Amino acid sequence: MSIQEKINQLRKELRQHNYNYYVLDTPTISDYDFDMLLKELQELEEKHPEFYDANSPTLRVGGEVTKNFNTVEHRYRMYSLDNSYSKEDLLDWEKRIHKLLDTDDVQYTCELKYDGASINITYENGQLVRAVTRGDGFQGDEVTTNIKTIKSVPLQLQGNYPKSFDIRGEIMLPLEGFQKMNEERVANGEDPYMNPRNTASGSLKLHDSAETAKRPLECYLYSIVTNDFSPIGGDAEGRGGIETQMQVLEKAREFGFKVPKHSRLVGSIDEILEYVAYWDVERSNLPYEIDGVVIKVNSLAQQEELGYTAKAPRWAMAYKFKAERVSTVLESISYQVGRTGAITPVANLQPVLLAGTTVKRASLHNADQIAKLDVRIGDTVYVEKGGEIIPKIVAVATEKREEGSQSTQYITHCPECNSELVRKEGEAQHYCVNDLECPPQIVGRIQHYISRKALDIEGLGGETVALLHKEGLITTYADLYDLKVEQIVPLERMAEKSAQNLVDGVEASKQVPFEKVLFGLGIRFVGATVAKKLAKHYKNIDTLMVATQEDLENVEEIGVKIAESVRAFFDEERNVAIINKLRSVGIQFEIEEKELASNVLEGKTFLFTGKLTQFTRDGAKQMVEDNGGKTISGVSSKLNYLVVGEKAGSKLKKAEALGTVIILSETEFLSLINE
Ligand SMILES: NC(=O)c1ccc[n+]([C@@H]2O[C@H](COP(=O)([O-])OP(=O)(O)OC[C@H]3O[C@@H](n4cnc5c(N)ncnc54)[C@H](O)[C@@H]3O)[C@@H](O)[C@H]2O)c1
Ligand SMILES: [Zn+2]
Repeated sequence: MSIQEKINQLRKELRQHNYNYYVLDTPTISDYDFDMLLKELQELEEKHPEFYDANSPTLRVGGEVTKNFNTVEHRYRMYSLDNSYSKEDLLDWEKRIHKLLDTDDVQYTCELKYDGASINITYENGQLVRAVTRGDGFQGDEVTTNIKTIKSVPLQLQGNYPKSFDIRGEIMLPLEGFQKMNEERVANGEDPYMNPRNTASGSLKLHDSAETAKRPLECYLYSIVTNDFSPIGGDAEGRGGIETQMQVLEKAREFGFKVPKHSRLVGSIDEILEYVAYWDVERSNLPYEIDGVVIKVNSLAQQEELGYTAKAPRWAMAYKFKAERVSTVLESISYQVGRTGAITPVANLQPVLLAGTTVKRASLHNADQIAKLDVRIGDTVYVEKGGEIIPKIVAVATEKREEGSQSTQYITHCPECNSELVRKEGEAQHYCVNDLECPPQIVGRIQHYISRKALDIEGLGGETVALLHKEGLITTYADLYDLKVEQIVPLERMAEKSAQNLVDGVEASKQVPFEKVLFGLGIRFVGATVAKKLAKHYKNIDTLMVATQEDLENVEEIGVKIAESVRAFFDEERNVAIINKLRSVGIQFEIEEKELASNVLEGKTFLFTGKLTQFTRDGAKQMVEDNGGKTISGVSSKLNYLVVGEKAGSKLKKAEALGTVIILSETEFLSLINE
């Protein structure tokens, strides 16, 4: 291949990865591998300037605008950051800066490099007017309504802010929220999201802001751009007394923005490396993901002097942590059976240290994943840890494979009960359908029933459930209510007191509200949120049990898949028998009216305008109050939400002009209170 062909091929490959990463939010290679490809291209282009192309991925910000939102031109261009992975890279950078500035007197800020999606937010007279994604750096997607749903983004500023400025930050999905979202998805029988960064980025591009509002997003700010920093009413010109990046961060905090307090002012490359080394370890204790640190020249005057290259500021540098990837040997594959009968293949690895913990197992997801990786027992595999709870195998070192190795044959029969596995059209997972006799399914259903979000039975844990089942004391969760202290005491690791606690815990579960009971029944695809929706809609189990497929599908957010699954569950006679038994012992099978109220709207003000079609004005007012909110009579800076029906007029115009009011459709309002 000629040099030119090589360059073209790299450009093409990198463009495809940019597209996968920024537009589809599903990268197919690791960031480190991407950066190495980019570096290879950069070096070739430097050596061969005759193949210069202004559109090369080395000279352009990687993102794009989409056709789904308003395209807005940035007032101030948005750049990427140059990358470094070593002390040498940093020393080179410092040398360049000293030369350009003609001085060695340079201080730096070190900041965390938040791993999310960049955003530019414009404020005029203290009010949020617009939020735009980075896009290609010149123009981006306008996602104002989505950004307004993020609680930590102020709609109205405090303090002495400049009249007009842009502030930049990163939209993040903290790990706890990410894991909760994934637990819910898995409980509902959906595939988990890949990692927090892509999920955060995807959340910004949702068309339904009520959906975005449900995601626990955060926004961390790191820079302000304006040509006039002087506060409103102040008389200082130009920078308004703000001379450094450190002061910018401090000011942003004063105006009401969320600016993490981990930044440091340093004077040398060694101090930078200390900061990097510290956070390379300490990052595992942060509630969100970072992928490196960002080093910036602290003086704004010096920044101005240094300026920008085609793609990045000369005054800043990212130092990226090495991808947390290690290689080890795949010793065996085991197959776990979940409570729904879903089979999950798990890789058993030669123990290896990764990101501070010893890893022995990794997820293999399903048969397709195994086939795609062509992973075989005895292979050397690469393991990575992202935002997921358990690490995953990302690649196989096929060059190290021994001759004569056999490709992996997926199991055909259940490892627990030996019945033949089934894989339905369009589903990724294999299932054991012998749910009546397959022990992990029986135990799994009871474990689900007693779990915290379901019946939350104190004094009873997962292992005890397995033991009670093994001893023949329980086969369904309804059997829990027959347990007697004297039956439990003789069991392993049980005593009078623990047995009594168990029976008391079971007794107390009779007070648990209907929606949690419904979740506890373990109907496939009915997670905690769906259970809540169904409970609110049908009010009691009897109406729900006779609801037709069609009727179920008409409930908001209930799709065909869920409706089918609910219908199938109640069509099963033994499930009806279990429910009747639960009913006879006094389990809650209807909602208490006062449970309807929540405080999700606490501190929020509402106004309804236009012709309402889904509820009456009085009904709407009642719903707001029942959920802790207030209705007010006019559009003003005090108004948080305007709910618009058909043919909305002047109030809508006024609210849009204000720019601080979140505008909701009737449906969006309903999903806000049903959250
Ligand atoms: N895996 C893939 O297929 C793939 C594809 C494209 C890009 N990528 C990754 O993305 C990188 C390029 O993306 P990029 O151009 O957004 O660069 P970048 O993410 O490396 O750095 C620039 C961005 O960092 C963010 N940032 C976070 N904290 C910051 C702080 N404290 N101060 C300033 N900025 C901060 C900003 O949003 C800024 O836009 C690549 O180096 C690669 O790692 C991966
Ligand atoms: Zn089985």
